[in-house]
Amino acid sequence: MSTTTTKRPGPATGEVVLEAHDLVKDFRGKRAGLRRTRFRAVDHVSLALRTGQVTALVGQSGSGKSTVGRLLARLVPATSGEILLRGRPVTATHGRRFVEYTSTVQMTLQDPFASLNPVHRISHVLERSLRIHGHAATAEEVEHQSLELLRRVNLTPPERYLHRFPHELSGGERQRVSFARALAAQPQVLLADEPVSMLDVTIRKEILDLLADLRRTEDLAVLYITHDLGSARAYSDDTVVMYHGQVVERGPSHEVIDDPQHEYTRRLLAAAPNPRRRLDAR
Ligand SMILES: Nc1ncnc2c1ncn2[C@@H]1O[C@H](COP(=O)(O)OP(=O)(O)OP(=O)(O)O)[C@@H](O)[C@H]1O
Repeated sequence: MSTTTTKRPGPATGEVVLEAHDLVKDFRGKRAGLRRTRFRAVDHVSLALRTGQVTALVGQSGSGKSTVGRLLARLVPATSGEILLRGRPVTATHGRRFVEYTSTVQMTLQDPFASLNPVHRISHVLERSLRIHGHAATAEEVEHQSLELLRRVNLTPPERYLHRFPHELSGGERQRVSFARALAAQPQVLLADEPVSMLDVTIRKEILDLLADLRRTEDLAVLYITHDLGSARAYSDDTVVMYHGQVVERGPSHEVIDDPQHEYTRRLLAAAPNPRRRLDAR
């Protein structure tokens, strides 16, 4: 078996790879009297992710963004609605088809420290992903591909990072390891849930630049979940705005953010910190 990484042929750039139709997610709330209340976190949300494109999912805290991400990653079951992968309904909840789906659709989380097991070295994190998704079998392949993955996320020289523990890395480096772990699955879709919100502002741009590079070099369809409209404008092709579980506005990012049509998007923009505002006032 060759030790070079061969990427599965994916859909052409711009082609829809993952779609959500009318997704609904209800959570059970507190018990009120004898009955449990229901809380609708995601309310008939539809969206399409295209190869080589970044779609930003924006909205205030609690609007349902992460739940949409978790539904698409199949980490939680939908109450109703449908997910289509390359046009085919996704139904498997376990077994080979489910593993195939999780190889194709990977998610990274806001807090890479919480998502990386502190007792395992980075080598173990990458090896596990490579083996689960069947992209390396021998120890030699695992090492070769792990080093290559670290290079792809600009953790260089990779030998310096491979045998470290998560606590020996900075927040930005940990987020890069999360991306490397996701790439080990050779995904076609990356669901990036607030990838920079826990990072120092100086590191945010580096990580978002990396995400933009990966979208190009790996031809990924990216869902960029954020409450930061400025970075959505700079780093995404399309923006979908959520409010109270519903999509209230969507379109090319420059249109949605420069000329918002919905009152909620306008309010969201007005609430965002704008460093130029103070300069202009001088
Ligand atoms: N497992 C759960 N059980 C009950 N309620 C939940 C669960 N997960 C999320 N919720 C609720 O669903 C709503 C949407 O949560 P979600 O995390 O999707 O919002 P969000 O827009 O991603 O917010 P943030 O930007 O703060 O992460 C919130 O009111 C949240 O409390």
